[in-house]
Amino acid sequence: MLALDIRNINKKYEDFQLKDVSFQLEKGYIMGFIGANGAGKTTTIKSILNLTRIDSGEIRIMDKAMHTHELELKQEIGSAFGDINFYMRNKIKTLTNVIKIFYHNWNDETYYSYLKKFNLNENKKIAELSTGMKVKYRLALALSHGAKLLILDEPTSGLDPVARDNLLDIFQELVEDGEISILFSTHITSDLEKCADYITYIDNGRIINSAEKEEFIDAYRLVNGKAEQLDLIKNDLISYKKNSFGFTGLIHTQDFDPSLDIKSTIPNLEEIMIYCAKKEDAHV
Ligand SMILES: Nc1ncnc2c1ncn2[C@@H]1O[C@H](COP(=O)(O)OP(=O)(O)OP(=O)(O)O)[C@@H](O)[C@H]1O
Repeated sequence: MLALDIRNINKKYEDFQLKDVSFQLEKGYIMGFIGANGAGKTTTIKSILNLTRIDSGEIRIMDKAMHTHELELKQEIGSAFGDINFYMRNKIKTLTNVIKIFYHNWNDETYYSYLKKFNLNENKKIAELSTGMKVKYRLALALSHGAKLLILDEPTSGLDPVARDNLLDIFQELVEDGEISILFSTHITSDLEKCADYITYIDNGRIINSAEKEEFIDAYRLVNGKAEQLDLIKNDLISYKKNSFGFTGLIHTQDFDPSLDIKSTIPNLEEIMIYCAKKEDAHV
């Protein structure tokens, strides 16, 4: 079953547009959503959650259309955006008591088990929580109302490497039994190397690629050639940089001719993002 099925979302702001954004997330997996600043990640996530009105397109969550089943689906979605900047002077337990009223499937036992697991003290004030604690608190809330789909906007940003690693382990544990699916946006490509099953890459409002992680990476090769070889391959490169040895460039694997005497390696996600972003600035 698909946890998330996004088809041809279009959304126009004055200076920005989501263009035919489509991707699918299989139930029980983690999808990393990457793209440069301003590429459209948050707008896409807000569109999925109906926090912003789309111009056209279809959003299906767990086989139900969001526009006809929003209230029902919101019970099954756990989302987290930015900071918690309300109820700052109140204790965790006060905020929880307000939030839990909205959820039919709220389970106190599950909630307390997650507070314990995440080392959260319900008597702490929201203002006293570190960034990592806030993310964990949101996860505890989402999981206590039985959320089956977690949609998280940059949950690991602002976390130190240990806290990040810890959170990524939690993500992996959550999807282990195949019931929960996670979509999360990030700039930290090493997070995805560690825990994502699928990658969706958005650039300037368009999906460049959405695929299983290994397949996503395998679609590209990083090539290193001598200066005099550049003309042989230049037109096929997504972008390239000149350096003292010659050049390094990114190419679609299908466009690479192995008979050329040019060394090729498998890029990492960061290199894919950097060279794809350069496409727009012409060849640097
Ligand atoms: N409410 C709005 N009205 C007009 N333009 C908006 C609005 N919200 C976002 N935008 C524009 O849409 C574009 C995409 O923004 P968005 O926040 O989706 O990007 P992002 O990929 O999440 O970026 P970042 O990684 O910096 O968080 C930006 O140019 C932004 O200025």
